[in-house]
Amino acid sequence: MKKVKVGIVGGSGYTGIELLRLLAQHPHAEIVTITGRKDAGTHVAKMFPSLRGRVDLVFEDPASAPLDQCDVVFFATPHGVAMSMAEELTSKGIKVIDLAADFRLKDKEVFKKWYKMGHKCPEILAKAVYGQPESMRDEMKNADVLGMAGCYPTTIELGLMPLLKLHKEVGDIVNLDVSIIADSKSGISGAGRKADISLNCAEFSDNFKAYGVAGHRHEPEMVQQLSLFAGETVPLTFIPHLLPNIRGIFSTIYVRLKERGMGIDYQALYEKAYAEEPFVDVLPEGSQPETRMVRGSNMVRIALYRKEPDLLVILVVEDNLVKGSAGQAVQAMNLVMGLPETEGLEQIALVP
Ligand SMILES: NC(=O)C1=CN([C@@H]2O[C@H](COP(=O)(O)OP(=O)(O)OC[C@H]3O[C@@H](n4cnc5c(N)ncnc54)[C@H](OP(=O)(O)O)[C@@H]3O)[C@@H](O)[C@H]2O)C=CC1
Ligand SMILES: CC(=O)N[C@@H](CCC(=O)OP(=O)(O)O)C(=O)O
Repeated sequence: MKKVKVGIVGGSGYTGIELLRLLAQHPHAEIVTITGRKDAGTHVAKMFPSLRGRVDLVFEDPASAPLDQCDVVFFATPHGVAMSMAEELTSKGIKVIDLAADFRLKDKEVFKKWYKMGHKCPEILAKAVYGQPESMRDEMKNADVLGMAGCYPTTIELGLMPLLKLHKEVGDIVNLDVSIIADSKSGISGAGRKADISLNCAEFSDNFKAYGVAGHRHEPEMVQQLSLFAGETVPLTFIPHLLPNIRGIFSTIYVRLKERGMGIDYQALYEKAYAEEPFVDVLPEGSQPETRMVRGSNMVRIALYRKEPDLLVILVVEDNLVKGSAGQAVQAMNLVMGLPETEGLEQIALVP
């Protein structure tokens, strides 16, 4: 089978190098170019010795990198980069997969409010598909531009999808007069590979804190997607926290049920909804997920609890650098290129 020619813009950051780690093990991917402006000219394996013997590439400058020779270009860059290059790439038939937020929010005014920049290609945004393969599989298959869901949103959207779809289908399941509460915690790699005092070991280790309490940029994409699942606006209170870990996200989601929703067997609902999904594991009743159950793997693991008759608690874990970003993006590449969705993504989580 012909290999998919891949380019990675922003390859010297955490999600970029994670893309490279996964794609280097992918049987049908050929990495044409990887960019890093500050590190242009440096051998990738010199900077990341874990790739020695597996990757023979040098970081290139995106301005001169042969992106036009690719079938797919991933953007593992800050917000605002993919939208400035998407038009040129898609006009040449190249698929764009953005790990940042340029193609997540359908309303460009909402994008401007949260990201403090105007949208550069609203026509492409209108056609781009946002989400995860599990939530938008059919739409993604034929898309030219994919806006991958954020790391926190993937846990919360997959954690709530079966419930909210049932709510839309039969009505009166979830009490949406009160907010759904998502209490989330992330490891430090979620903040990227950059020099910043708050990311120093002495600052983040042996510590635990909330941040973005007044408002976090992931809220609007979650409300957009959850409302699509539910068929009505979903009120959400999302509070992110910083764990003194490197990888991993743990989201605990609290949902108040309506009387009709109290009689449902949610364990059975979720097991059925995700039975065919290779990367979503509904744990047996009574399980307590841990971040190390997913570290280094493309899995999301979910557990469900009924704490009170009208309170459903959903616990979700993922590795932010795999299912929360690079792994999910490779899964989406497999989908758009007609490859088996699991190719290159069958790594088992690291223990311990
Ligand atoms: N870390 C995570 O867990 C997750 C991250 N994301 C998103 O993915 C994107 C990448 O994140 P992450 O890997 O953590 O970020 P990093 O800060 O670790 O890396 C950013 C990369 O982008 C490059 N870059 C920066 N500015 C530009 C530019 N203007 N043009 C081209 N390249 C540029 C950087 O190298 P150089 O400047 O030298 O070119 C570097 O390679 C971000 O949008 C982030 O929000 C999404 C989900 C999870
Ligand atoms: C721990 C930490 O700082 N996490 C990042 C979120 C991860 C991320 O990169 O966000 P996107 O998915 O929107 O790109 C943050 O809260 O800003």
